[in-house]
Amino acid sequence: MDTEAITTRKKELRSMLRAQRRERYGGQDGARRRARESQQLLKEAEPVIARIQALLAAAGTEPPLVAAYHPTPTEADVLPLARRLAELGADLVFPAAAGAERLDWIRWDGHSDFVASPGRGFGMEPAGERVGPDALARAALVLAPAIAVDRLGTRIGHGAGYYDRALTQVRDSCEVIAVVHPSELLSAGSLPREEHDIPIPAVLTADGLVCLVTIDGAETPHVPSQS
Ligand SMILES: Nc1nc2c(c(=O)[nH]1)N(C=O)[C@@H](CNc1ccc(C(=O)N[C@@H](CCC(=O)O)C(=O)O)cc1)CN2
Ligand SMILES: Nc1ncnc2c1ncn2[C@@H]1O[C@H](COP(=O)(O)OP(=O)(O)OP(=O)(O)O)[C@@H](O)[C@H]1O
Repeated sequence: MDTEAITTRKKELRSMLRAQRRERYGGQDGARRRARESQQLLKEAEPVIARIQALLAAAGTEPPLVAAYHPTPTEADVLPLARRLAELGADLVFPAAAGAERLDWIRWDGHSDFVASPGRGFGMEPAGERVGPDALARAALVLAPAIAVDRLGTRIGHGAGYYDRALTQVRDSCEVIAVVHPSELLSAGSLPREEHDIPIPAVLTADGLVCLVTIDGAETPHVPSQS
């Protein structure tokens, strides 16, 4: 596929996946399903919590920096996990608008209220201190939003490239985990991959934490669809 065809395909996939998300997680029934799944998601995140606890226990080190985000009403609810990690002593940062291309990051203490972000389409953000666009270079864990991820680690987001750019900064030791609904972990090769799309090594859903075998390279090889 050439770049133009990939862009068109990504647009189609985004609108399909957003419609599926609204269908399943919109309205009162959807909100109840999401609330149930957020508790399961927290349970399934136990290995993630344990790793942060181990980093906290390592003598003489700074508290690990964890990037999370304030989920929209239909995104998988990562807040209970973010709260838990903050309570344990991790430093939490959430994305904030900083321009058309880059994100800034704002500290969250684990209990303060969120305010509407001035960035169009950004939803809510903490009212705390901004720590600068390079924060992810110090992160031990990034919990990344996505519209979907396939089993080769190809991620699709809202189409601004914010996370693709931000993830170029992380260290090799940083754990990067996309958080999505169970139905948004797609079969290998379902999503097109461009050169700038950074493969995601792990996905957390209410069904579990899945570590993926990611394949680096400009484009996803053709893998026959499993469905
Ligand atoms: N909960 C949550 N917070 C997040 C993200 C996310 O995916 N989820 N983001 C992940 O990156 C960033 C915000 N992402 C954004 C992505 C696109 C646009 C944007 O300009 N949207 C267009 C419409 C796009 C469309 O619907 O086609 C617009 O508002 O004009 C704004 C913010 C940071 N915070
Ligand atoms: N590292 C990068 N440097 C420069 N431009 C980039 C980079 N990553 C992505 N982009 C640009 O951002 C735009 C959106 O990319 P893409 O469609 O992959 O977004 P997405 O992954 O869905 O969104 P997001 O990362 O915000 O969740 C593309 O035009 C792409 O060229």
